[in-house]
Amino acid sequence: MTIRIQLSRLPHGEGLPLPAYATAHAAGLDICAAESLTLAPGARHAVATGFAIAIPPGHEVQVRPRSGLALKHGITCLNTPGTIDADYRGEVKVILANLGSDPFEVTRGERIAQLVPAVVTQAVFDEVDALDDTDRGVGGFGSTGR
Ligand SMILES: O=c1ccn([C@H]2C[C@H](O)[C@@H](COP(=O)(O)OP(=O)(O)OP(=O)(O)O)O2)c(=O)[nH]1
Ligand SMILES: [Mg+2]
Repeated sequence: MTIRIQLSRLPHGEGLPLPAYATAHAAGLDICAAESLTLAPGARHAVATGFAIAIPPGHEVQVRPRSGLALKHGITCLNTPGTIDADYRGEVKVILANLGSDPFEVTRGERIAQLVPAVVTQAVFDEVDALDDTDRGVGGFGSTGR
């Protein structure tokens, strides 16, 4: 399934690659940093991407980490999966966090995360006096064993 998403480049995004799939059937479009910075161990930063998007209603875009950065450097998206709402028109930012033990250099133009578009189901909550019974009941958080 393919959807079309309008993208508006911001002045500081000039010259950067657009979000792009690295391979034919990739799930995520890689996105690049629009700024350079050093992330100290334990630090976080909302990294600019240099673009804003208009997602079709009924969809969202998830911002996910890249596994290579996570495995090799301890770099992740702190709020993963980040949520870009369909009605958001601000700059897409990537909240990178350095969970590694060394400072990490983010270089403008480097691929720092990936965007995964998804269909959204909205819900309306109906308050009731009691919920129906199930085998699980209130058990959770490991109640079925390890
Ligand atoms: O990784 C992210 C997560 C969010 N956003 C932008 C788009 C999203 O639509 C908006 C709000 O995100 P979210 O709902 O996760 O944050 P919030 O703390 O609830 O802020 P708000 O009160 O603005 O909804 O921030 C990003 O650019 N990158
Ligand atoms: Mg919100």
